[in-house]
Amino acid sequence: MDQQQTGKGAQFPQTTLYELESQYTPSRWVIRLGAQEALRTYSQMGNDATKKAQATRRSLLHVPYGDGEGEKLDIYFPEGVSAALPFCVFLHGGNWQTGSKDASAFMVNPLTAQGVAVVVVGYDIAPKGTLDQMVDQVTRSIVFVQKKYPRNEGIYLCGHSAGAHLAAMMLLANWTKHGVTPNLKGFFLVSGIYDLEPIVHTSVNARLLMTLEDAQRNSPQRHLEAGLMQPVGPSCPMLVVIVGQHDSPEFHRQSREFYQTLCRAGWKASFEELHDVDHFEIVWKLTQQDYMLTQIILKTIFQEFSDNP
Ligand SMILES: N[C@@H](CC(=O)c1ccccc1NC=O)C(=O)O
Repeated sequence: MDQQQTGKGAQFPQTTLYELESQYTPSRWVIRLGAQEALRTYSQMGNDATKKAQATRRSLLHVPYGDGEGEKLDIYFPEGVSAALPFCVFLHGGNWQTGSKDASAFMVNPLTAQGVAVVVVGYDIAPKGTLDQMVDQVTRSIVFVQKKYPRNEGIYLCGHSAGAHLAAMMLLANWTKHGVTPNLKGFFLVSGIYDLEPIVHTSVNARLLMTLEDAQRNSPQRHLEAGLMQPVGPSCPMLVVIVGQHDSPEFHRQSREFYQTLCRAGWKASFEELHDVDHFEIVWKLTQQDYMLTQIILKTIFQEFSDNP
């Protein structure tokens, strides 16, 4: 690609379209594997983790949360069944156009081992689904969990990459419209994208077909800056913004700016850069009990209990 500017010159003074494309292609920043091998390994790890979770944990699979073919979720339970559990809801990544709940059960074994139920949500990726539809589906999946488990001890949302974007959009959800306010206590936003405008100028948009207005409407960073996302009441959820050391500089910028804007807007937020992990390892290592991010998630969930007995 030539040295054409993107029209985002003020924000990316030196950035060419080629550089922007590279910044938003996480596989190019992986250090231990080639790009293709990283993507293959990532999806293999997802398949293996999901098979293991389904073989070893009690679960309800392909539970419909709506009428659409893709509106299904999987629920994995700890031993000793109780409806009064904390729930961790996972939203997979994949540029809003790849990935599936059927290869995303990374955190199931370590979390259920500690008494946390895990829900892995399916949503209609592009080109079938638009950004607006994905946001609506995720909203309804959370409403569904709250209605099915009204005695839950907290719903924690964890999203990776595009899934972190979808999770962050939940800060804008109009729950009243759905007749229930979910008991959202925490967000784990892992290697996410919060300002979608740059994406419009990359090949990612070939399938998403977002207009600039679509991108702006679906940018939590933009809404936060405009003062449209404000924490309400003392029970406002805790937000943990996490990025991998080997994520691209643009991914680092997106996470840091979102975290800083959250703090300025009065949210309870923290920021973690995870040492020596890339965009994919950051989530596939969630299969491990002693991994830093697994520990952050468990500590946040159980700290909540000790704060509010
Ligand atoms: N085509 C992208 C793939 C990608 O972005 C991705 C793949 C799996 C899980 C998350 C991803 N990124 C964000 O959603 C790449 O080559 O890096």
